[in-house]
Amino acid sequence: MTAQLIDGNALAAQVRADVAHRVQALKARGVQPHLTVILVGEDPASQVYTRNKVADSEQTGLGATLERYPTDMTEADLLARIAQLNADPAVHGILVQLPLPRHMNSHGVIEAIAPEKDVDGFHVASAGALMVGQPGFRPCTPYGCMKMLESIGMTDLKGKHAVVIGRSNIVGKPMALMLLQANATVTVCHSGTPDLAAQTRQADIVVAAVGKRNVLTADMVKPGAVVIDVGMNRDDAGKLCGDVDFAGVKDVASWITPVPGGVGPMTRAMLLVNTIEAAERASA
Ligand SMILES: Nc1nc(=O)c2c([nH]1)NC[C@@H]1CN(c3ccc(C(=O)N[C@@H](CCC(=O)O)C(=O)O)cc3)C=[N+]21
Repeated sequence: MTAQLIDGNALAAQVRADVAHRVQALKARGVQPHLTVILVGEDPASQVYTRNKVADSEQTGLGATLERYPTDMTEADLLARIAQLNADPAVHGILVQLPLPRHMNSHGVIEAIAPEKDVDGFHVASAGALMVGQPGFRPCTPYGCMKMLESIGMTDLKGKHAVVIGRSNIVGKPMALMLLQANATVTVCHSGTPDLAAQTRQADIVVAAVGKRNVLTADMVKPGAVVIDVGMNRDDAGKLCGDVDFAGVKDVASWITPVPGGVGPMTRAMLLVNTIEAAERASA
C-alpha cells in the first residue's frame, strides 16, 4: 500500500483564503485585525519564523507588526511592553516567539499576555479552556493537525484509537485533549512508555510529536493507519525531516503528512485563524 499525502501547503492555502474572507468582512465594519509578534534576541531560526508569520498575515489582509528587541532586554521591560499591547485596542493578537533568552522566565511572560489576545494558545487560561471545552484559543500545531484529519473526512473520531507520542504543553497534551473532544480513544506515550511499538500498533491515528528522527518506523504502524508527523529535525545531510521514517511508513499507512509541507504550514495558518477569531471576538 502507498499512503496518500495530506498536503499541508494546499490545506493551509485554503485556510488562508477563508481567513482572508473573514478579514474583509471585519474591515467592511471598520476593524483592521492586527497581530503583534515579539522577537527577543538574534536566534536565526526565530528570525525566519517570525518574518514568515508577519508575511503570512499580510498576505491575508491581517495587519502584522514584528517587534524586535535585543537579547539583553530585561524581563521587566518585556512585561511592560506586553501590558501596553494588552491595553491597546488596535492589537488583537500577541505572540511572543519562543525560545526566549535564558534570563527570562517564559512561563511568566506567557501568563502576562491577556488571554483574549493569546493567539498561540499557550496561556494557562487557554489550556484550561481547552481542557473543560470552553471557547478559548487552541495551540496552533495540534489545531492544525485536527484540521488535517478533518480534511480527510475524519471529523468524528468515535471508535478510533489515537496514539500521541510526546506530552509537551504545546503539542502532545493539547493534541490529546482535542482528539478526546472529537471522541477518539486516546493514549499518550512518552519517554517513560516501556513498549512504544505495542501502543502504536493499536492505533488508527498516530501523532508523532517528540522532536527526534525515526521515532515511528514501518513495523510500528498498523496497516491503514493515519500518520501525522509534527517533528522538525535535520537528517545527516542537513535536510529537514520529521519524527516519522517517512520512506518506510508511507508503504503501511493510508494517509501521511510530509515534512516539510505538512504540519508546519498548518501551524502557521492556524495562527491566522486564531488572530481573526480574536479580532472578531473583540469587535462582536
Ligand atoms: N510562540 C511561538 N509560537 C510558535 O508557534 C513557535 C514558536 N514560538 N517558536 C518556534 C516554533 C516553530 N514553529 C514553526 C512553525 C511552522 C514551521 C513551518 O512552516 N515549517 C515548514 C518548513 C520551514 C523550513 O523550511 O525551515 C514546513 O514544515 O514545511 C516551522 C516552525 C512555530 N513555533
